[in-house]
Parts: sequence; structure tokens; C-alpha cells
Amino acid sequence: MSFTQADILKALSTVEDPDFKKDLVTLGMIKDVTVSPESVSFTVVLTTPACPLKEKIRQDCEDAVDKVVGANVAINIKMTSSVTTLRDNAPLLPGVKNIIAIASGKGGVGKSTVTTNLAVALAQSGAKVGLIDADISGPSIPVMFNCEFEQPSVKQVNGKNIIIPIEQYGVKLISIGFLTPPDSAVVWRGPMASAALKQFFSDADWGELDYLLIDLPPGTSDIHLTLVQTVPVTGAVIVTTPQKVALADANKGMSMFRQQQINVPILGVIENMAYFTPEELPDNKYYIFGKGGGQNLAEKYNVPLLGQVPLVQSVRESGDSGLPAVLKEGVTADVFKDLAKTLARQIAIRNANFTQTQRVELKV
Ligand SMILES: Nc1ncnc2c1ncn2[C@@H]1O[C@H](COP(=O)(O)OP(=O)(O)OP(=O)(O)O)[C@@H](O)[C@H]1O
Repeated sequence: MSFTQADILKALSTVEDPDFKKDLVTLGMIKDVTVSPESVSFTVVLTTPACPLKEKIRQDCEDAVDKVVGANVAINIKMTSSVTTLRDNAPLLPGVKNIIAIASGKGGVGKSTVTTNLAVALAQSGAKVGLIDADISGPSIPVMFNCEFEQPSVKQVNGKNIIIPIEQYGVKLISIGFLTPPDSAVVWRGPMASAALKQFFSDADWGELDYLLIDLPPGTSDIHLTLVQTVPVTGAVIVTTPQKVALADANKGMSMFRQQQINVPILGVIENMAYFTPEELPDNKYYIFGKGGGQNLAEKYNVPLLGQVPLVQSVRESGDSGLPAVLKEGVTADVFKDLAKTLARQIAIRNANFTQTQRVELKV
């Protein structure tokens, strides 16, 4: 059976990306098609290395080409990725493709734990990831990354001090906690904290990043406003636990991002401590904080429930010991890896469907 490059492209134009509902050729996801009588090779460029549909898309491509070339021709498919962005030409941090705010209504719902594991999982998938810990209420990221006694170094660029983020587990990070000695009781005033956050954007060497996650303080605060006024935020994620008191506060967090003047798209809800499970009996689930709260919140705001993270003793131990749970083999690690894939997918969908978020101009 003879075939040309055009035949292969025609075959691949029958393969649809399930998220974007368009074919891969139209989406520009097929590159470098080469043909010979014995083989066909091409590259599929996904919108994120953490693509949960990677294997399905690869298989669909193989099946489509197989029908055209016949059984004796080798099909070589290279799966690669280029994370999408709406931040091209952004005045601040143009090398950062997506800025993701991680927020919660109530304190202690596990926002930093989730952010830490998401960041590491995204980095493990091959993405370039940064993390800003802006949680002045208790910056816990340095402990969770086992770098609480480290200090980021500073370099001089054109007479200006530029902070070099610390790199741990493949994630570049800066924490507001690095600015204070670990045991000192610094009470951050709003303007001080806001100035520090601005500096993390304007005077830090982030280089090229696919995802920059921002761990925000619980509730709604000056820091939230500073964030949306300083950079256009790609989207926000709300972390909550299932009980009523947490959900009530999560509602407020949602509403803040949805306010007309702020208007940051909500990428979804993460329900942490969704149920307790003993590590050795992962099928036993005890809904100690109630059931279905995260789902109800997501439905109310018409956003996806990105995932449910169980309450597991080892997650707390991992956080305290500075070795994130996602780095260990097991069911909990898989939960965080799936969560990272779902988030990356929502970011890609958001970038395909929305226009750029604007930096917020508030009269204060
Ligand atoms: N899924 C989980 N299973 C077990 N322990 C958890 C889980 N999620 C969080 N924790 C533990 O709960 C405590 C609070 O978590 P974390 O510091 O992440 O919350 P937070 O919402 O960021 O708090 P803050 O209000 O300080 O911002 C930590 O000790 C953490 O290890």
C-alpha cells in the first residue's frame, strides 16, 4: 500500500482532542510527519506534559494511521508537549506561562499541603514549576520542602538585587517565610506583606516556567488584592474540606475571585480530607467531616471538582518531615499525581477558551 505525508495528515485529522473538540491537525498538535515505504513517524505536541489523555491520544493516532498504512509499516509516534499560555508579551514575568492562585476560605484545610504536592507532581511530569508561598498567616512551605533553614541567594543585575529562588524537588520556590527567622514571631502588616509579594514577582529570577503556583493566605486579604493587581492570574483553585464551616468560608473565597472587578476564572475545587482512610486499608473510607461538600460547592459555582484527597496519616507525616507524599510510592501519591493532571488539563482548557485575564486596576 503506498501513502504520502498528505494521507497521514488526512488520517490524523480524524483524531479529535477530547477536551478541545477539534482534530489534532487543525489544533496544530501534529508536527514533523515523515514517511517511507517501511515507516511513518510524527510528533504529537500536547498542551501539558501532565496530560491525562496522553495514552488515549497516542492510541487514537496509531489506530487512525494504521488504517491507511497497513500492517507491515512501523508507526513511530513521539509524544511531547508545549504548555499553552495567554501571557505572551506580559510586561512582568513574560517567561511564566501560567500563574495559578491556590486559595481557601478557612485556615488549616490543607492548602499548603495540596499546593506542595501539586507543584512536585507537575514538576515530576516534566513541567517547569515555580511556587510562591505568600501565606503570611503561617508560611509552611519551607518546612514541607525541607528547606526552612535555607536562604535564597541574591545576585546583582544592573545595580538591582535579584532573588534567586531555592530549588527543591524540581520546584523553584520563594517563601515569605525566608524573610523571617523560623522561630521569630513576625506580625506581618498588610502593606509589608504586599510589598514582599510584589518583590517576588518583580525582583526574582524565575526564568521560564510553565506553572507558577501561589499559596495564598486563608480567607480574603490584602495579599489577594496585591496578587491580582500585580499580575494577570490565569486561574484560581479553591481548597476546602467537606464540613459546613469550611464550605461557608470557601463560598466567600469563590465570590471574591468572581467579583466583577477581579474576575479571575476559577479552575476548580479540591476537596481535601474528603474522607479518612487507613493507609493499609485504602478501600475503607470514613466520611468524618461529611460527604459531598466539595462536589456541592463545585456544582453551585459551575466549576469542576478537580479531585478528592483523603485524610491519611502519612500525608501529615510527609509534610512535617519535608518529603512530600507525592514522592513516595502508593495510593496517596497517585491521588496527587491525578490531581496535577486534572489541574493541568483545566489550565489548557481555560487557555483555549478564554481571553487573557487582565491585571486588576483598583482604586484604593
Ligand atoms: N490530606 C491530609 N491528610 C492528613 N493530614 C493533612 C492532609 N492535608 C493536610 N494535612 C495536615 O493538616 C495540617 C494543616 O495543613 P496545611 O498547613 O497544608 O493547611 P493550610 O490550609 O495551608 O493552613 P494555613 O491556614 O496555615 O494556610 C498540616 O499538619 C498537614 O500536614
